[in-house]
Amino acid sequence: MTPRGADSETGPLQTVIVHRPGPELGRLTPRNNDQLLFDAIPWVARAQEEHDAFTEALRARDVEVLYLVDLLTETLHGDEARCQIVEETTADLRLGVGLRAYLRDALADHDPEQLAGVLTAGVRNDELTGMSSIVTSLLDHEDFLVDPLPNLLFTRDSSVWLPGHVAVTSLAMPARARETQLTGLIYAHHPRFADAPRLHGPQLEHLEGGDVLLLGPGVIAVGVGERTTPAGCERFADQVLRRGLAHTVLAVPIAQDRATMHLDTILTMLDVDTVVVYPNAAEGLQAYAITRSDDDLHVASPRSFFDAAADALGIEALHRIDTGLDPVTAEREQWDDGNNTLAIAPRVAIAYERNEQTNTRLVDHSIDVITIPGSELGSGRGGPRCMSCPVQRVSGS
Ligand SMILES: NC(=[NH2+])NCCC[C@H](N)C(=O)O
Repeated sequence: MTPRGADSETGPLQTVIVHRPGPELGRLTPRNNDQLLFDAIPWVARAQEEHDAFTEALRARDVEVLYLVDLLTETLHGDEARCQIVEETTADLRLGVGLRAYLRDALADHDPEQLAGVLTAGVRNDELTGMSSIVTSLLDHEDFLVDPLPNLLFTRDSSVWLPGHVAVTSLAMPARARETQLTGLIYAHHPRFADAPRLHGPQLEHLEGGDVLLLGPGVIAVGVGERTTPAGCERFADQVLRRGLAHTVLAVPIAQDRATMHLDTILTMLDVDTVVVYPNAAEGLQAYAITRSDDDLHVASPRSFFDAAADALGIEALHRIDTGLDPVTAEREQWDDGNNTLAIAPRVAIAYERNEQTNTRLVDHSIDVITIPGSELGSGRGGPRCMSCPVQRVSGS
């Protein structure tokens, strides 16, 4: 049965897709970590333990946890899906004709588990056996022929579930572009999702899931900054408004910095009318309300995000709980994803334990905070919200 999707950030979470970090994290070196969007070289075994604590916390609250690699492997049992992903993976122009033909044949012979391993962990030039060419000779031995995907950990970004629909996103950074080949494949071919109507798409204007916040039924905020472009926001707004999946989309400009790469690094929802927010960014936060008028998009003048959100949601006020106690603590804890909480029900949220000041404030505001370790996971600059793609939430909260 097709999942019913989600229409809020806080409706009780029923099903979520995550990715337990694996060999792809072991590909990170001090020479490639910047390009692969990690700020340090994580200790893989400890990152896995931390991730297991995250999924335990979810299961303890009766959330169904689906692993992306399991879904991918199941998908790869189908011949059509396998052919499609082999074509897409080997289309990279770096390979050239001879190597492409060789890899295509080699990958087509892999069983689904092996192929899923290659698609996530990649292939280094010096791992290739049985073939050498001018391309393999001239490339460095540690160059990747198929790039590893360490950021698969952040399943939030490569797809977004809306009411009854799933949007496959279009990731802005080259290091992440292949992730949506995998999510697109799963949603197109896995029997569990095969009839879910799909929106957006990897070849379209950039849109990342970390920028998409389902503020409440009918109201979606979209951060526009380093990752989601103005055109990506426009396309997405047009799609969701036209299909009646929302009545208002709030376009929210955010600074194009690594610290604020997505809207969910600045704020996340804890309840139907409450957010945790980075105060240093909250003050000037603006929103352009986009609605549908006849067959066109109507864009209102920018105003305070909090006022625009409260109006669109039809509530008196969107309450704020600020990160940290002072500007420096707030800046440190925002950097460590103190704002990036995952609500699993209204006023129940998973957060990294290291953000002590912010978590204390949340508890003071009667939020049930479930803490998890994140010393290694956090080196990729993502928190509990980034590491989860809610597939189904109870509607209407
Ligand atoms: N939704 C999020 N905030 N995701 C965080 C993604 C972090 C990842 N290393 C990147 O740079 O893309």
